[in-house]
Amino acid sequence: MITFETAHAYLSEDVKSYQKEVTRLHEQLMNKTGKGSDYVGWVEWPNAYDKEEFARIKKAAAVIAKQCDVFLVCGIGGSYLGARAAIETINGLYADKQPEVIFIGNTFSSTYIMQVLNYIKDKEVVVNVISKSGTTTETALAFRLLKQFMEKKYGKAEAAKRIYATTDKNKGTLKTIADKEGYETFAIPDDIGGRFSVITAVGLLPIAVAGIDIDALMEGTRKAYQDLADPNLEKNPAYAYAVARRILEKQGKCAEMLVSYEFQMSSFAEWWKQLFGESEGKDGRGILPCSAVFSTDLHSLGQFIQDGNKMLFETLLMVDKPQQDMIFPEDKDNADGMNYLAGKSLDYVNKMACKGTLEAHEITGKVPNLMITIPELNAESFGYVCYFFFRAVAMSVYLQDSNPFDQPGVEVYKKNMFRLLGKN
Ligand SMILES: O=P(O)(O)OC[C@H]1O[C@](O)(CO)[C@@H](O)[C@@H]1O
Repeated sequence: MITFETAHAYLSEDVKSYQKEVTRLHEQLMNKTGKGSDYVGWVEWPNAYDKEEFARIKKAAAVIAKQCDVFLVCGIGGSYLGARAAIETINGLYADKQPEVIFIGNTFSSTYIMQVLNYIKDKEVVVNVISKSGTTTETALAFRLLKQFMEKKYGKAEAAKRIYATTDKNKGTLKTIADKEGYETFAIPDDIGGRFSVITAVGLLPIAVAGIDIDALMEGTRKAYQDLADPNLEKNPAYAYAVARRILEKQGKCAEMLVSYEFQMSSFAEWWKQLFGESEGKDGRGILPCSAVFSTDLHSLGQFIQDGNKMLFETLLMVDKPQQDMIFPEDKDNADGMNYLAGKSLDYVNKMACKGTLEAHEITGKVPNLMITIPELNAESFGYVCYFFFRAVAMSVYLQDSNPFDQPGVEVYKKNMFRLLGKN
């Protein structure tokens, strides 16, 4: 389903020369003997996921979709990025679907929080609070406000039927609140970290509420699991991509720009940034993940990429077949001089922009380009691509000899903030 190309990347080493090391690290991942192996539950999840809970997610989503105008997802980091990525990537940005999904609990911005509260005040609302730890401050702060809002609007008993909690199966503050208030709960498995949790209830409930076929999404993860079972670098594009990143790092590239030509993939890039940033940015190492949507950002970042500091490489995430397309019309006056495009499809123009940009960046600008291509954007390919990047990031970070599954650096800002806010 995915093709991966290095032909435009000026790699100074042969990807295949890493085979021995990749096979060894693959075995560590599969046998759970590598760094951070307490958190590799996502590896087998496409086959091993809890089918009873999956059925409960579908049932809840059907009820929620009828019950509300707005579905609020209250979470941060891995507890919202995957759901947002899926909904925008699969449904597009202006899908005429009910209910509307709004994300909160991902900021301390007073303006944003109050705008959301104001926006929902006369609407029918359901809340899904999501936190693996159950204590994340941005999420807990917003959830207290939402809980009070829901109880005032609906009364305690009805509010409890309209609040769903996705958290640790047995423990934590959120689990304690959910049990006390009688909310329906969904579990985040102990051995799956936040940034790998989009294929668990964390992502699946909001994704299903948005009308997306989660059976197809899980089928995509299963297909990726099968396709990526062999560590052979000639057959495994996720591992080949992981190796290519490390080779480019050796060539002095310290930033990777994930580039898409589809607006609806900008949230996917945000999800990808957390996956790679939190997994790899440690031990004083790692490649900075950043992103752009072209041709839009060619009119902002294009100058830097073409002529600026040669610190970065691009990874193009291409989609063969667009979800929608049309033929550009003829105009008899041709006052805008655009008739040279008449009869061509909009997607053809987009693809030619890509071809021209690749040539400009690669040949003239000497910016290496890796290319990942997927056939189309739908639930199945979304599941597939997520699993592809899970495998790729695990291999990339193992090749760097770091633990891909922890994020100790995130605690430092929290400690300082708590001190300043007087938390004991
Ligand atoms: O689901 P939680 O525990 O609220 O965490 C949210 C996010 O915060 C982090 O733990 C970083 O603080 C991420 O790794 C995680 O995805």
